[in-house]
Amino acid sequence: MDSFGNLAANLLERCTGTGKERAAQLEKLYFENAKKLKDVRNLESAEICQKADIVGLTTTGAAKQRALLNHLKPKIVVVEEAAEVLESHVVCALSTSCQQLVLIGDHQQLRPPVTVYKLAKDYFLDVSLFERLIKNGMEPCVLGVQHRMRPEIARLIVPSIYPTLENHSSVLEYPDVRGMASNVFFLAHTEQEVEDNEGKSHLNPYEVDLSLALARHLIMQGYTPEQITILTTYSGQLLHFFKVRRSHSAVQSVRISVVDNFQGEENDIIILSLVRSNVDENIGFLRIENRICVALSRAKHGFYMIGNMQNLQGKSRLWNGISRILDNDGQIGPDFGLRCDVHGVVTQAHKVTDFPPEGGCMNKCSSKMPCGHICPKMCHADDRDHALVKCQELCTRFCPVGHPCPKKCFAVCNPCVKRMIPECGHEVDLPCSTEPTRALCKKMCASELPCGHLCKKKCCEPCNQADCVEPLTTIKVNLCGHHVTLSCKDFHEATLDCEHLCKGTCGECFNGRVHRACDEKCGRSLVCGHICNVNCGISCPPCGLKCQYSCSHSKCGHKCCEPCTPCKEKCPWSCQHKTCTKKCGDPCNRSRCDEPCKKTLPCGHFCAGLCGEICPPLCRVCDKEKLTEFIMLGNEDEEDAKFVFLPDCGHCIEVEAMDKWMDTDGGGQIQQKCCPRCKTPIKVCMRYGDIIKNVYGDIAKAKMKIFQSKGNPLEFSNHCSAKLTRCRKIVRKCEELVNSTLGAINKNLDAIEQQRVRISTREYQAASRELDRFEYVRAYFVLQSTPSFPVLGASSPENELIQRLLMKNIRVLENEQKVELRAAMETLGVKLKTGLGITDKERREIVQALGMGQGHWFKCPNGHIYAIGDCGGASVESRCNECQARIGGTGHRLLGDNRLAGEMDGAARPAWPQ
Ligand SMILES: Nc1ncnc2c1ncn2[C@@H]1O[C@H](COP(=O)(O)OP(=O)(O)OP(=O)(O)O)[C@@H](O)[C@H]1O
Repeated sequence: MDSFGNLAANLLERCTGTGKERAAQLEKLYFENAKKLKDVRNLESAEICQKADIVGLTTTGAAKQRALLNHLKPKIVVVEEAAEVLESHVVCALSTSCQQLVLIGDHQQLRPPVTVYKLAKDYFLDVSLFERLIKNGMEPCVLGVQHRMRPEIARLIVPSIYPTLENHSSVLEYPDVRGMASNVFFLAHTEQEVEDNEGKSHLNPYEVDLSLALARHLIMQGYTPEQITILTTYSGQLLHFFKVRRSHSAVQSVRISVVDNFQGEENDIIILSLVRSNVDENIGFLRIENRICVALSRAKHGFYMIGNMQNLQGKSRLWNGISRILDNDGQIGPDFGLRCDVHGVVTQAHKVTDFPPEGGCMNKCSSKMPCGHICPKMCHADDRDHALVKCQELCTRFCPVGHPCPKKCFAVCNPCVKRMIPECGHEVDLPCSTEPTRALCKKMCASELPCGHLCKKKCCEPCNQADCVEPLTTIKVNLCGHHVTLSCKDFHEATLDCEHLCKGTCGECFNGRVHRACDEKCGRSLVCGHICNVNCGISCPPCGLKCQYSCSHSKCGHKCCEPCTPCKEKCPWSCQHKTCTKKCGDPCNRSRCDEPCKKTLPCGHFCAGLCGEICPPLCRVCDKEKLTEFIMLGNEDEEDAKFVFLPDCGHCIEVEAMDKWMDTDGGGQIQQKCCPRCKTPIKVCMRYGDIIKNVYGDIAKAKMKIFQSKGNPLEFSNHCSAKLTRCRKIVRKCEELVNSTLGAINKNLDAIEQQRVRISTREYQAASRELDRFEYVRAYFVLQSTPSFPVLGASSPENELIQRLLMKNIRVLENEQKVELRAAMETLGVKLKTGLGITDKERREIVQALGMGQGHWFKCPNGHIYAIGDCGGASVESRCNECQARIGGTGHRLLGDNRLAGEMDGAARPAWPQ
């Protein structure tokens, strides 16, 4: 075991030894290569620097770059701030090539920092080469004019530190510090310093708070944070500054530094916190004049010191002298003087709360702002033109049409304000200059439609019952003076004129006044005999089937609705007794021949037919039963009864009865003659050729009439439009009514625009009724527009009746209602203007509105005007609404004491002759 242990130890030693050896070799190699690399880099730097006229280095850098300096061989070496550089550092920067050494510095400012205090104190290691040369009698070149400080600041160090330093003219023109009563001030206090946490430095919280408050005050005067530097003499105070500053947003960018680090630098305004203040009157570093010199010579425009001058002047000759200078000029005291140019006052401040919050003074600003209001803020140093103030007063401006702006003064006057629309009561945003009309209201309407449902459209859209899509519910109408409740269903279950049920909704059918078109199949028999197969709602159009007319020569090839072309062949109606000499298509010029046919049938019996006609296929004897099974109460039972054969259906009809049947007048009705037995139209039968031709002639005329009838959409459209235009003018005010009526009529006009070739009689009638109603409304508006209406008409029973029967009646106007309306209007017209007494325009409008021809206007024995409708003939007696005198008459005879009122319509005689 021992031998194994020895072996292991031996091996380990050998291995370790080998490793150490190798490591040493590598280390040596590394250093050699590192040196080579350094040399190469130096060479590279030297190459670059060689091309430069001036090469700048720190003294530490120069000591490190000895090789570079040796390579560059600088002949002139300039050392800036040489009084603050250790002599050894300057020596390191020199090389054998140096021919001139220029030292720039101020030995009266801070000396080079020395880490070991004893070396500085006992061996003067902190004395720079610069200072030593001067102290040893070398004559320096001294700058005699300073360009930095205003004289008020310079006099703190001249002549006490620099006996002959003069001020350059440029520093005499520096502006006064804004917001301060003095450009230089020493705030003298006795607030005690405290030691920092580690007991190595000192801090004075009072000075920290006051310095930051002063810095903020100066920033509010418009200085940038970069123009202000806070200097302090202790690092403990510096750290406390940093700590407290965190809660002072305005001063975050203000530089805070210890004096020693600010040598060689300057700023427009310096705040100096001297820190030391204690009962022992120990002023520490503040005794060192070099440091005082640096601290007092950094400010250009304004210099503010905070410290315990009592302590300082007692322990320092220099501070004592400074105190006296300051005292002489009133620049030392317990408070900073903060000047307010706005109010011309100086606020004394020795604690944070003394500083005016807005940088001015403790008064209210009270300046007049550009808007004309008085600034309500505390006196503020910034924003003196009040460009950023948001004035909270009410705006005093007016819009172009004179509405006051309701916003606050600072807000941009918005041309839009909330406006109430009188018609609907909604409030909308509208420019003042825009008239608030309902057409601009985008809110939901919610007005009640005549059917009782609420309008579901936007307020700006016209209410139209035609758009009502409500399901069947109850509605209210004021139809007869009673307030009744009807179901919308009542309208929808209406039976149309065509006898089909209406399938429309409440809105679609305008409360039953204008039903939607019936979409059932028509099924009516047309004049031509064909069955109409189009929708029921459309009036029967001209028949499109093939014409059934034929003669012995040809069949008509036209459409049924088109007129037939008369046959030009010779009329074939001829027998041994009579002959027609006309053309086949013209009326015949011979009469019927009543002679029996002389032909003998194959059975041996005589033919039962007539001379010149087609022989009946049945024998009077052999087929008697069959021949006489259809009895028309003619001579069927007679032995010599003669029969007419009708080729269209094959029936044989006794001639005397048949003649009567054919000669019977249709009562003005145009219809084809047909077989009395089977109703088949008779198109071919020479005996009745004349009648057949005449009927076809009548049918052709009827076809033409259908083409030109009132069903002509274009004519109908023009008729409606003309009437509407006339009515619209006067009832424009009554939007709802106009829209409702227009809706009903436009429905028909729309149909026409959709290229409808026909409109039904019912549609025509409905639209005409609506136009009629509209005319009544127009007449009513004429009366309403008379000046005396509000006093004499509005509360009259006639007006009430018109309102009830016309304006509030959503149903079809019945004829009796029209009569009542006319009478009420006449009476009302008379009441409003006794005699005629109306303007000529009004007279014309009334006459036109009632739409009667000339000669319908009469007057009672006392001269009160009334009208008689229909034919104009008096058919009923009544009483004058004005004077109760008898008016009208009976049997188309006017009462003797009543007269024609030709002054109304210019009629010379009554419409119904008396
Ligand atoms: N000839 C000049 N003309 C105008 N301004 C000058 C001139 N010389 C110096 N100044 C201005 O004077 C101020 C002080 O100059 P500079 O910092 O060079 O002096 P300094 O002697 O280095 O000061 P310190 O050592 O006390 O910091 C600077 O604001 C500088 O711009």
